[in-house]
Amino acid sequence: MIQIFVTGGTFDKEYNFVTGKLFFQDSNLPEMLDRGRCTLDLNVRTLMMVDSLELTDLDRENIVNNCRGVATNQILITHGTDTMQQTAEYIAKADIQGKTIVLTGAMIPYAFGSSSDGFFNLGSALAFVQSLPPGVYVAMNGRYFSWDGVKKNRSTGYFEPV
Ligand SMILES: NC(=O)C[C@H](N)C(=O)O
Repeated sequence: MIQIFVTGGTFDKEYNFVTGKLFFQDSNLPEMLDRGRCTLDLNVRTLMMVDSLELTDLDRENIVNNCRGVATNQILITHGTDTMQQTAEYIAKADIQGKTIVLTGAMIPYAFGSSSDGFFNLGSALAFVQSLPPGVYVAMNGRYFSWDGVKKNRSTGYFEPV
């Protein structure tokens, strides 16, 4: 079984066309999995719906506790891109043994339709979580990176090896 933990980020933001503002509602994960005709044995649980710039270490501890507590050894976390590397590092330093933990997200909300990278990133992260050995990884732009070998390039918006 694959456990998916939802934490928010642009991936799951909605657009209010009256105010022009982005906001959170329910996660798009169930609809995305359905649209992708996904037949994996999955459990989806929303831990929080926040922009990752607002995540605190208390939130990160909550994510760690959930990763530790769940019985499965394949965990996918949807997360904002701005502090994805920091959360990956926080989880890695918690030293959870024997689990493959993959964080992914999007630069453009899934709610924006075909311009969004969310659907693509989710699909590749699902493949990575089933095939990578235990460890903590970031999956973005069709690639995977070890938690300590990645940074978000803030000028281009792409994730790069360091
Ligand atoms: N693309 C994103 O997800 C950026 C957003 N500020 C976040 O980190 O939640």
